[in-house]
Amino acid sequence: MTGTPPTPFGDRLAAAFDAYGHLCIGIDPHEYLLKEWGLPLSAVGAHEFGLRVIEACAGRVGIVKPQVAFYERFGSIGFRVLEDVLVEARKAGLVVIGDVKRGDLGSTLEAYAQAWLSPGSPLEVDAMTISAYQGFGALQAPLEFAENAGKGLLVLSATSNPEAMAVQTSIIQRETQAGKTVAGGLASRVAGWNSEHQVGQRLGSIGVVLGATIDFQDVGIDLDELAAPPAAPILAPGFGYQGADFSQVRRIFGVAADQVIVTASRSILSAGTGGIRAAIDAQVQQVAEAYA
Ligand SMILES: O=C(O)c1cc(=O)[nH]c(=O)n1[C@@H]1O[C@H](COP(=O)(O)O)[C@@H](O)[C@H]1O
Repeated sequence: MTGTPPTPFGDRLAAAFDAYGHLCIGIDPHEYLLKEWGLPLSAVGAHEFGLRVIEACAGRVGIVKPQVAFYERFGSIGFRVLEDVLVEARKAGLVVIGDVKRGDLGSTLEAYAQAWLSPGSPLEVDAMTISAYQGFGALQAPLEFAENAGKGLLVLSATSNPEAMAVQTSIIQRETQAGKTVAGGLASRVAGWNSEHQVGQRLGSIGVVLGATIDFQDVGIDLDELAAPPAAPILAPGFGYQGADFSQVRRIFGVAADQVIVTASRSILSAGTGGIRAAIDAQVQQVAEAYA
């Protein structure tokens, strides 16, 4: 890559936090939501849904997280409309986190990174969620790709769904993370990557996904390590619909609260097409009070 290096994802995220606070709105066109919004259960409905959410978010929040599964289910036409939703979101100045949750071995993950993180790609986003079930080492190629492109990766660590607990709290037997939980080992590797590659930055460009419903001590996550500069962005679902209380974000994340992307989908989207603006405003306010 030649010319001016791209602004790193961590810097763009920090700017969004400063301008709009920590709230991120998920774009999840569930079937029942399309129905409630008076939209058809089709790619056309999901397209219109996405555009309406973006319009409501613009100028109110800094970050959105489209859940691509709700577009992918319509096949090629779903991807076509998703491309448009992503373009509109980025045009509106929103930081876009593609919730794609891809996982594979290194060379295949690199192709996923090319799809979602290449500047100019039809599916370009600012950061993507990624799974390291095939080992953190399998992320090497997408990590390097993201760094060169000024993009972010958010690595699943301790997810919000209760059934993940058995795997994510398993103890690692080998390598440098031996003795840590799977969730804790992954979080440490993320912190290590940022401290090696993102020296001097407030926020690193590689982050973790930590459900706000989780007891971090219980699952072996070291929040101090994640908060050490450059702090790893923490994508935190689990607020609202899944039960975590937005006003408790500081208590839940403690020393790492300032790097948390507080993301919510159904609890906001269920306000409907007429109520979403007010729902976003109310949630922005509540999250801001929690950070005050
Ligand atoms: O990566 C995610 O965003 C994610 C991780 C996780 O641990 N739990 C989780 O719920 N999510 C996603 O976050 C969104 C949560 O939606 P609500 O529960 O409706 O706020 C969905 O799109 C999930 O796929």
